[in-house]
Amino acid sequence: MTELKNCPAPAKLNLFLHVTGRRADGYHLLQTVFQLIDHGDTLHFTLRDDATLRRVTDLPGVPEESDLIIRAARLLQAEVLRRTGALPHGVDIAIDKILPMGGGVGGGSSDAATTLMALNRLWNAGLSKQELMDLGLPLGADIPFFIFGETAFAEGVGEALRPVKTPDCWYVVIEPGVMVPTAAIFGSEQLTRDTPVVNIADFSSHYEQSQDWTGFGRNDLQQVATKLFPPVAEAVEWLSAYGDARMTGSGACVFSAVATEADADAVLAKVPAKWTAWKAKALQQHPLIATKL
Ligand SMILES: C[C@](O)(CO)[C@H](O)COP(=O)(O)OP(=O)(O)OC[C@H]1O[C@@H](n2ccc(N)nc2=O)[C@H](O)[C@@H]1O
Ligand SMILES: Nc1ncnc2c1ncn2[C@@H]1O[C@H](COP(=O)(O)OP(=O)(O)OP(=O)(O)O)[C@@H](O)[C@H]1O
Repeated sequence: MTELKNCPAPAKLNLFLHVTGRRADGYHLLQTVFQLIDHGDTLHFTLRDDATLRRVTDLPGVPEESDLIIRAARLLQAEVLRRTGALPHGVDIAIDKILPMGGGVGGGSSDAATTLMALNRLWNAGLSKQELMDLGLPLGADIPFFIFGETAFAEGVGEALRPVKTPDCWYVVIEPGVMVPTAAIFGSEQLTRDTPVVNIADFSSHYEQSQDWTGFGRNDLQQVATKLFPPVAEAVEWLSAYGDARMTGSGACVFSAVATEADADAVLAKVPAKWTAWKAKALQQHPLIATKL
């Protein structure tokens, strides 16, 4: 095999996100549900004759050297060298980028996770899923989840994962047009860090019992993000007219659950032209799993 084309890197939504504490190293303890959705970037990998790792698509605002795709590829390349004593083939990596950066939908993390999974296969590197998750964690807190590959209840800094069943619904997602820096939200003095710990059963029974699409819990980062970034507040307010609207991750994207694709289309038709908005279906599994990567 010399190439892997059309590898999906799906987005995630945080159905709720509670900050329950802070570790000594400054990272925050979270409880969240990562919902996979069928909207994302697409990556293409082609082996080269030399050992160079190249991103062959320009991504405005993200120099090649700092791209999580290249950084993930380098990490795996070094691991292969350590294990086998030989450098694997270089790779040209192309990306069809549709996910907003700093959007809270995990675009960069998902690109990196897809890169680790695809190159593990292309290079016949033989790392286990857990080894790939451990390799990815230092690059981004959400990377282990995308490699885990199932909609999940997460704890710790997002790396302690358990599969969880979530509603088989659709989502309307609004991009408020601002980039929210994750570190600024977590660093805010106004952030509450003492939400009581919940059980996975509390989450599951909420959806078994609820008749509407009201979400479980809340996003603790939302209050800080909406104060710092008024366009996020505006999007939450607008979408609230159509359901329980909330922010995903550290923002900026705002979403609301609806029952059917037709319901999603009806809301999308009314979204003010100043915002980009899209629909997505809830997924239980990462689409790469179906291709046995
Ligand atoms: C909040 C979430 O969006 C939930 O999905 C993610 O956990 C954030 O993941 P991410 O964007 O990949 O963020 P990272 O690159 O890992 O971290 C960016 C910065 O956010 C802060 N950070 C992040 C995750 C975490 N559990 N506690 C933190 O305090 C740290 O200051 C860190 O330096
Ligand atoms: N391949 C990439 N795609 C997107 N962003 C990248 C990539 N590589 C590096 N980055 C950098 O990472 C930052 C965060 O990007 P990302 O799209 O993961 O944010 P996010 O959706 O807010 O993620 P999260 O939900 O994990 O906070 C971007 O601002 C960008 O500078």
